[in-house]
Amino acid sequence: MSVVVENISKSFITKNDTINTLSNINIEFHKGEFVCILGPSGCGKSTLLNIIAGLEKETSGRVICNGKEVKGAGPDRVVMFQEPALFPWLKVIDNVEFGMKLAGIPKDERREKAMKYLKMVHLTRFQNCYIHELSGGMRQRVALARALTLDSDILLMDEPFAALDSQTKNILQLELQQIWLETKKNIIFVTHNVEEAVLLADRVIVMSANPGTIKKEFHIQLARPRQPENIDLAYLAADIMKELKEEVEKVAKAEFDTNWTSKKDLILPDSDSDMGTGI
Ligand SMILES: Nc1ncnc2c1ncn2[C@@H]1O[C@H](COP(=O)(O)OP(=O)(O)OP(=O)(O)O)[C@@H](O)[C@H]1O
Repeated sequence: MSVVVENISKSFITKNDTINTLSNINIEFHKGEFVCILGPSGCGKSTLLNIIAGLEKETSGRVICNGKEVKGAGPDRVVMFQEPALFPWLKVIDNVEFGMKLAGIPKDERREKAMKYLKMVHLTRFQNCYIHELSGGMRQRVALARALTLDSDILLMDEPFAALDSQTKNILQLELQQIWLETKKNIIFVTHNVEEAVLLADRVIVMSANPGTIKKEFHIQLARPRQPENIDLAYLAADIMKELKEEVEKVAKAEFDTNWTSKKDLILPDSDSDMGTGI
């Protein structure tokens, strides 16, 4: 087992209020497992990921990573965010090598590894381009290649494809499945999107909000690589939607005017099952 989240609670103290964001979260993430964390907007998904990454301090509880308590960020946990944090003044290849350079890896070794992962994300042709010459999907693939070069067992991904159009998103979801099959990293992936979660995950953890707790877990044992049009995935997505709908409505009621009632297309958008962005 590689990551254990033990009784994590988190409150943010602001000028006017205390926000109880997470309450008694317990999860075990197993070595090589692909887990999606799904929940309505504001339920604390990113906060939980940031605590696992060591970027945010828990109020109580602890995270154990490969037997050691997490006290801060570490090379065993690489994080990828929605916006790829790339350097515009560096070429693609230099962006991919950047983390390895900081880690003091010799130039030849760096180049060899960077090329290996650029190949994995199908971008070798663009190695000498600058970031502004790439599309959003290509930029995210550069960020993924850079994350992979660091050889961490654990990859933490916070809605990495949320800003992309649906066709690009589908391509990257298929690429990520392939990369996961090749590398067998432990991926912890935060998303709003039910279809994305069932496509990618071995296990989907559904959270409820106010405060964030674990509501239910779904194990997905369908063969890979999975295709978005797979009918079994659609049935699973429908089951998970049912769990989420209640949570999304709860959050919406807390955030909207008192006369708000749910409409089908708000809670269950047809296009991409993106829970939460509509509220
Ligand atoms: N630094 C902070 N200070 C105060 N409150 C915060 C801070 N970070 C997060 N919160 C609050 O904690 C709650 C959970 O936020 P978080 O971003 O973790 O949720 P989320 O489920 O990832 O949301 P989304 O899906 O919309 O990104 C929100 O109410 C948010 O306002």
